[in-house]
Amino acid sequence: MLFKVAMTVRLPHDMPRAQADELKSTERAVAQQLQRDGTWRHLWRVAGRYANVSIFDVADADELHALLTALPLFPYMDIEVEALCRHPSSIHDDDR
Ligand SMILES: O=C(O)C[C@H]1C=CC(=O)O1
Repeated sequence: MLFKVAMTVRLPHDMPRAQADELKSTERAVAQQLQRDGTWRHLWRVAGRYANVSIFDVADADELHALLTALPLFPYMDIEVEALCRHPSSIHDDDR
């Protein structure tokens, strides 16, 4: 099942730089592993914002919830999720 996920990162302004850098580094490792696994299908930066739009390929909403809440930056992100289904005019057979 595909989901569009929009994440906006809101780190506290008073978070020490070292802590923020550590969180971002851990998040990057997790995100890249999930991409290698094929679970995090797309990861796009939203121009001009500390935000991304992503496509996840998971079994169901429960799996997505578990994955998102385990992200190191989860406590500092606003997340919006939308379920996707196949468009009848799509010519791609991998968009399911
Ligand atoms: O930078 C972000 O958009 C937040 C998060 C998502 C992937 C990652 O490495 O960090």
